[in-house]
Amino acid sequence: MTRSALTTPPPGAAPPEPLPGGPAPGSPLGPHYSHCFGCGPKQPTGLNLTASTPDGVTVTAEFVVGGVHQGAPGLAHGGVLATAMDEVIGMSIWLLRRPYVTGRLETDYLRPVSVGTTLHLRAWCTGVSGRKAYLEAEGRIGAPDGPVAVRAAALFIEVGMEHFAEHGDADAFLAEHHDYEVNP
Ligand SMILES: CCCCCCCCCCCCCC(=O)SCCNC(=O)CCNC(=O)[C@H](O)C(C)(C)COP(=O)(O)OP(=O)(O)OC[C@H]1O[C@@H](n2cnc3c(N)ncnc32)[C@H](O)[C@@H]1OP(=O)(O)O
Repeated sequence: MTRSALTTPPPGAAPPEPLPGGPAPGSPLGPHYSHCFGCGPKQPTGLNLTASTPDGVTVTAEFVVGGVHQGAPGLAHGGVLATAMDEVIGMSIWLLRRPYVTGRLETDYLRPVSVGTTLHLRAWCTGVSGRKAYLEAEGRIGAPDGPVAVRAAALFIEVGMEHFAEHGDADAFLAEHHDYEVNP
């Protein structure tokens, strides 16, 4: 991955350990929000990603590339693939146990992805420093150890609940996540 300095953790920013109270290894990670374009089950035009964590620090998901995701005929649109990367990385908020938003997303496209492909996605955090979380992801064709088609590196920024209350609809999120701890 040709990540930039902006998505490279500074010296001393260690990857997080599984946090107390976080999802146990093997757990599914539910959607952020039922209408989320990336993971919402009530979003018929979305990617409908369902994620899990094999180990409490990594996120995995599968993305089946359909006809609605085309750019060139028969091939996935690069922006859709970037969205899938953003979403699987964004699922890490359940592991970090704090609200984050994408500040920067860098994407490398290594292979074309044909319609009908199942892309096996994986994301992990490379370091946390203050409000900044540094994360990476990859998408592999056909199997968890298949050829890498897409790589991404991201800088996520921790925000308070007021970010969503002021700019969006925090109540809609809290209505679906009654047990969400604002300050775990
Ligand atoms: C209620 C709901 C709860 C949970 C729901 C979870 C849903 C999750 C869904 C996930 C869905 C999938 C994901 C999605 O779709 S998330 C949706 C897409 N992302 C956004 O909408 C984010 C829009 N941006 C912002 O709101 C603000 O810019 C943020 C909050 C990010 C920072 O503005 P804020 O005023 O707060 O802080 P700051 O400006 O002092 O910056 C702080 C530090 O960060 C550094 N920096 C910032 N940006 C960049 C950058 N681009 N490159 C490099 N560095 C950057 C900055 O230099 C500074 O560093 P330093 O000077 O301290 O060293």
